[in-house]
Amino acid sequence: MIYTVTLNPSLDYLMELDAFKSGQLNRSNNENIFPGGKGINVSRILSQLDVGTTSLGFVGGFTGKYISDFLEKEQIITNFVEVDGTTRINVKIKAEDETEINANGPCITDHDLQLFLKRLDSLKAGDALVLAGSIPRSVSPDFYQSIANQIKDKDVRLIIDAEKKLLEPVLENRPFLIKPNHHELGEFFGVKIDSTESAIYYGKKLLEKGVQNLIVSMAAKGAILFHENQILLADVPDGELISSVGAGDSMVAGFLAGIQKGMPIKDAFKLAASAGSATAFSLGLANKVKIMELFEQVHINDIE
Ligand SMILES: Nc1ncnc2c1ncn2[C@@H]1O[C@H](COP(=O)(O)OP(=O)(O)O)[C@@H](O)[C@H]1O
Ligand SMILES: O=P(O)(O)OC[C@H]1O[C@](O)(COP(=O)(O)O)[C@@H](O)[C@@H]1O
Repeated sequence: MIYTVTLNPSLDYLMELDAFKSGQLNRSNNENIFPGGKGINVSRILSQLDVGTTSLGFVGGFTGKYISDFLEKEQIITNFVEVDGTTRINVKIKAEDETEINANGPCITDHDLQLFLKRLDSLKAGDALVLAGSIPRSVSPDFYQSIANQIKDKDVRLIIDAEKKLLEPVLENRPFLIKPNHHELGEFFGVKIDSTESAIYYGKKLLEKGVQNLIVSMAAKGAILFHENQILLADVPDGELISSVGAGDSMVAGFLAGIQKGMPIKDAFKLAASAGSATAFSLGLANKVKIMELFEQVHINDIE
């Protein structure tokens, strides 16, 4: 079973505008609402790809209920801790470019955290645990490390998709996969990454810290996989960008689905890239048909 953890889920409110003008009244042409948060998105794509998943984390209020109901309708097992506050709403504006406003989220108490940690007792050898996204401000930044330490003797694969201050303390647990985008990889080393060459250079440095598989995603420029001594580059198929929200999460899910299905590493990476682009070319997350259509079009090239 693949468990995903979303400590700070969201309702993503997507608004489409012709042009976004700061400091003025803007009116949108179209709006859509989707459940969001990185772990939840990973669960939803895994489910599209017929891989069983359980979604863990905290939900609260009417927004939290909307998310739980939505996931259950998609046959995703949910085991959220219900909190007193209201799950956040993140605003995603698509105009000339994409602007995101991610909210803070509700306060999580120590009692909520204890209830959550108890739910990890059901993990067993062979399972995978995805820790993805920001953590609520009321929770200590080393909470991902506490989770990793709690499962460290269980032979559970650990996957982390989070910013440096959450990711770094967990690297000593030798995660199975991490997936920074090129901006996040740059932030990790205090540099700006604007070419595939520099992404490869700094990717190698990050890999040395003990990661088993590293995917550096580069939005419309594709992605790089670092696996053992191999470095592979995925391109991006032709298509119209609708919204890239969730593209990175889809990539993580595609890779895990490929591994779970026993695919060779190159094909698992191809499924990852297909899922990422399929979501970028969809309103909301991609469906299986779109992902498999792009699987025929993505090319994977050996770099090393
Ligand atoms: N504009 C786009 N066109 C085609 N594919 C895209 C686009 N944006 C993202 N993707 C695909 O999704 C993957 C993840 O996107 P990226 O934006 O890098 O991640 P994140 O959402 O984590 O920032 C990319 O590596 C690429 O395969
Ligand atoms: O937890 P964070 O870092 O605030 O991110 C939450 C946001 O990220 C998303 O999960 C999308 O992530 P990606 O675009 O990186 O795949 C949204 O659904 C959500 O609004």
